[in-house]
Amino acid sequence: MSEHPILLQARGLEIRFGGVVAANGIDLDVRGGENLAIIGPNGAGKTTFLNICTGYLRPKAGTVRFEGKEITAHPPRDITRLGIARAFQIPQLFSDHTVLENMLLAAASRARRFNLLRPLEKIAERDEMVELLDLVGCAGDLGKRAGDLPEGHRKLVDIAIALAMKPKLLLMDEPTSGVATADKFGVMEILVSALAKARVASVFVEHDMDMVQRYAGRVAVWSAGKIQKLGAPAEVLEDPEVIRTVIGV
Ligand SMILES: Nc1ncnc2c1ncn2[C@@H]1O[C@H](COP(=O)(O)OP(=O)(O)OP(=O)(O)O)[C@@H](O)[C@H]1O
Repeated sequence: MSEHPILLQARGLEIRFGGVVAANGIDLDVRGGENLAIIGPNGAGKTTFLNICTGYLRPKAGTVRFEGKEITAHPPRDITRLGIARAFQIPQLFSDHTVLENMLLAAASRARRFNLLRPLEKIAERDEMVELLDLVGCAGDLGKRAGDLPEGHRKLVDIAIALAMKPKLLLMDEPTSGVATADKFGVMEILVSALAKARVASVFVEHDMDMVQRYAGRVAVWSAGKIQKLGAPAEVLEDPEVIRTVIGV
């Protein structure tokens, strides 16, 4: 892993909301090719970290760099264009449009092309978008209304949309939340394999420790706005303090 260059570098991040300290000196490097899980109790500041990295929140102190370039509090759309994509707990799909239309809208957005007189079906990136749907195992869904898909497929289409932005790093908030327990591992398996094929690193917030054990290369434990522990899943998930504060809750 160490041969991969550092993609994201956070240093000394601090933010508070009234009396709540949601980031209290966060330092973290994310390298190309890795899948890093963030775990920690509710309110520890996990989502806040993702929001700072994607420009949705301006930290009171500290910096975020991406491939060496400072991006702290830059407009989210600029950060996306540099190569950081985001997927949310609730997939951001246009439910009344087909899956393919959702993909084509993403392609049009990437190209900053919003000509309403131009039929979506004629957009040149159609083949590329179908390939991305194939990558996440959803090519069979392309003609279906996004709102009619089961949650697991909605999540995967949302990931395909994020990949349409050609990111180098994907930040995800609980990628399989809302997916039926029986389908969670299957969805994550497809997701992780799609990211590896597309050479995209990931940071994902996760509450399911089995998922962390299986899919994370490293785990960062958040606690009251700080990183309490960082390391390989086998080491971190066995730590008595982590078991007490995170897993035991
Ligand atoms: N925009 C905001 N305005 C005010 N308070 C906020 C804001 N964003 C986060 N907070 C507060 O900061 C703290 C950290 O929130 P955050 O959502 O980052 O925690 P989390 O670790 O992601 O929790 P969870 O696991 O429940 O999603 C919480 O107390 C939350 O209420």
